[in-house]
Amino acid sequence: MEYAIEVSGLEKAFGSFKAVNDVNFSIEKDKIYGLLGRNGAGKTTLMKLITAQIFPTGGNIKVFGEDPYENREVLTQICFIKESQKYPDHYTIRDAMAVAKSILPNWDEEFALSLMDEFRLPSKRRIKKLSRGMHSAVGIVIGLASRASITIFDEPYLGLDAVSRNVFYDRLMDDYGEHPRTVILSTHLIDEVSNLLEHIFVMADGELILDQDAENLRGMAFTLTGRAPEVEAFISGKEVIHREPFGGLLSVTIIRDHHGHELKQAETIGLEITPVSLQQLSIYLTTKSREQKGAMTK
Ligand SMILES: Nc1ncnc2c1ncn2[C@@H]1O[C@H](COP(=O)(O)OP(=O)(O)OP(=O)(O)O)[C@@H](O)[C@H]1O
Repeated sequence: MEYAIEVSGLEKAFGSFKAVNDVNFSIEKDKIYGLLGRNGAGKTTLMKLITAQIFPTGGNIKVFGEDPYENREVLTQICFIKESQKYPDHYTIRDAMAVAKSILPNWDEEFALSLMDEFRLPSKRRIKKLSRGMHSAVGIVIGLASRASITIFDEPYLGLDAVSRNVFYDRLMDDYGEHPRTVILSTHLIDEVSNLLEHIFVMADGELILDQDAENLRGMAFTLTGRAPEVEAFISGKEVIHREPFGGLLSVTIIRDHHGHELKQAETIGLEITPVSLQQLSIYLTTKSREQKGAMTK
């Protein structure tokens, strides 16, 4: 299979600090990926590497099978919408759209105009005079109307209200249905986008700690609550990713086995079973990775 993006042994060090550390993954064409992780995990650095804005200090990147560096053919197929994108001071929204149109070969002007209308963007207004949310909406319109083969959104909705965020999700899904492409969405609003995502990456401290199909992930973990001694006995030998005692009770989150036998057993002994949201799962996995690293460096 020819992948949209393939990354192996990727590293970006700033001095002795590794912002991206030995990252390996493959991104399929025409799928929506979520890139999750806490502040400073290395998400933006990874996206800048993929889009050839910065050079790696180790490893390899292939975009559509080619080295993306100074590769015009490859780079015009990528649209990278950054958080807080800077525009020249005198730029109006219309200017930004015109530049996007001139460099992005799949640009759909009609779609851009209808999105501008939906986000209520006044085309003649200077971008520097826009509110924070409107500024984000400009990036979203460009990202969607680009129809780029690889579209990357890095925290695209700073300041955007819930209604506008929903417009973004709806338009993305409608348009993706008609024009499939590879989308990478880096976000902290995990549960809000969890239904959109087909594959999830989680980064922590520069490393990729999870690379999993969203469907598998949805049923991957569950939380059990019951009297502490019963829960302790139940989890013996199982992989626990989070535990929370309160009073005489204990709540634990565990990774299920392939057959889901634990669920039946837990039910039989009267433990309460609750599903784990993607947001919670990502937080637990990130925290666990930190704790394990801490333990290893002690
Ligand atoms: N040019 C640079 N020089 C030195 N350190 C850098 C540089 N760029 C990024 N870093 C560091 O690399 C780490 C990862 O930063 P990055 O911006 O990739 O994180 P992020 O996951 O995108 O975070 P956020 O969710 O807050 O946007 C941080 O510790 C950051 O300070």
